Amino acid sequence: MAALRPVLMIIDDDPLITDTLHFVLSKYFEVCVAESYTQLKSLLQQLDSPPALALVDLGLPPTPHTPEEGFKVISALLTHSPTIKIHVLSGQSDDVNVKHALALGAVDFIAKPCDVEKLKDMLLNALKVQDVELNEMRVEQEHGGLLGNSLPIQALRMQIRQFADSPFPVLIEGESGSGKELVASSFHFASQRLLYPYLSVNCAAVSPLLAESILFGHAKGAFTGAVAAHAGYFEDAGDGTLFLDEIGELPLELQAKLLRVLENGEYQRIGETQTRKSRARIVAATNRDLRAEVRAGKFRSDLYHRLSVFTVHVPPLRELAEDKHLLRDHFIEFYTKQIDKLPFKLDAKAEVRWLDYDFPGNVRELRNVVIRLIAKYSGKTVKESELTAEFDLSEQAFSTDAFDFSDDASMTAQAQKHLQRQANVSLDAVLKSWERAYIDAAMKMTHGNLSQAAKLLNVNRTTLYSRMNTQED
Ligand SMILES: Nc1ncnc2c1ncn2[C@@H]1O[C@H](COP(=O)(O)OP(=O)(O)OP(=O)(O)O)[C@@H](O)[C@H]1O
Repeated sequence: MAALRPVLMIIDDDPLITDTLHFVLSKYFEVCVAESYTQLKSLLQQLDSPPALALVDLGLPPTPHTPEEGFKVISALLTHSPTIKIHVLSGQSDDVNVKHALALGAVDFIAKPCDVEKLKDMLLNALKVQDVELNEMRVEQEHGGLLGNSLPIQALRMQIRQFADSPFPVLIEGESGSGKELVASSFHFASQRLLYPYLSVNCAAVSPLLAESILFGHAKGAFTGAVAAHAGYFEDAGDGTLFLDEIGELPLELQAKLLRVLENGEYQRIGETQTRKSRARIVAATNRDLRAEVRAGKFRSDLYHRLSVFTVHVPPLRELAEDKHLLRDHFIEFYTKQIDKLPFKLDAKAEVRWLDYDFPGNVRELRNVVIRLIAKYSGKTVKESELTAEFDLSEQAFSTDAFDFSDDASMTAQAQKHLQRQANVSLDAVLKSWERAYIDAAMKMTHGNLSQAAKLLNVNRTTLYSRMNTQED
């Protein structure tokens, strides 16, 4: 993918300027010229590697006397190549334009007419700065990204390195808070695509009505409210990475469209007949058991097979015992600096407790516990009871993983553990929370169908209904 010389885009409609700059600067850069925003858009699609630098004139056709087209060019360049260094080269050098161009993300403004030698030096300098920044990004990703020395995390890092440059999709599985999003971005930053955009969509958070337009875009007038044409995430991701979080939540109709993109790269904006091609790498994540979703008819099996060419599993924190200390120290250092507080320490018993706790909410929970402890015990030593007060013990005592139903003796042992760990246990509250968990699970599994849920729980419909009402009291 890498070109021999860095690519410099010049976007200017004055041939005298573009010819002169091309002549002088092509010794140092691979120079590509566009006269307008439209030409730039098609040129960007043909490039083999993302442009490193750009010189942008603000007054461009069809409205050369206002800066609007130039502003559009700046935004388009940054969407395509987030690390690009843009210099504005324009006769429209009044203060308002300069400020707006810089606010959009340009690094500097050079008024016309300019000294070409000086311009060349500025560009070479910007290139050096960009190099330093890219190196920093790589180092940060390597050391600050996915933390952990445990064997499962080392294996995960190795898988990321192995699969990073493959064009095939990746499916990331793991519990909530275990670091799936971090793994997804690690795939991007470990790959050749790191100069291109990394975009992330949470399929659970987008309204099913808007999801198609958000992912694939729409034409002007495609539906009520579509006042302008709009590019979707697939288009904006270009040659970068598109992370589809909570993929199990994608509506079935859209699953068919996603399958088509994964099979041949093709998709259409809503309201358009023209077929577009996606070049983005797809990384998807789920905390559901997608195979079970396939069996339940809620996830297409052909899509599952396409997505799971490479599947990586992010381990839950309870399996990474030794990393619990390392992660705690990392978050203490990070957040004490952020909020200008002193770190806390754990006394010996609290240290043991820290290691013993399962962190059902995984690294996210650990991070939140650290934030709370810094707020409460900055510069102090935390005792075991103070630490335990921050833990979610009801979750731990009753998480299905922790609870062994196989015989009475292990249930008694679990109950004993619960009673030892938590003061003021109420039998009524325990039974009620179990009942609620079973009712919620049955309603979820039957998509809210009361009769089917009652069957699953072996009670009659009216009993289930009245128990649900008592739960709400
Ligand atoms: N190994 C790790 N090293 C450093 N930070 C981590 C690690 N794992 C997770 N984190 C941090 O924990 C938090 C939660 O991680 P993330 O959002 O990636 O989890 P997730 O699995 O995507 O969760 P969800 O399924 O709820 O979306 C983030 O702040 C993330 O940076």
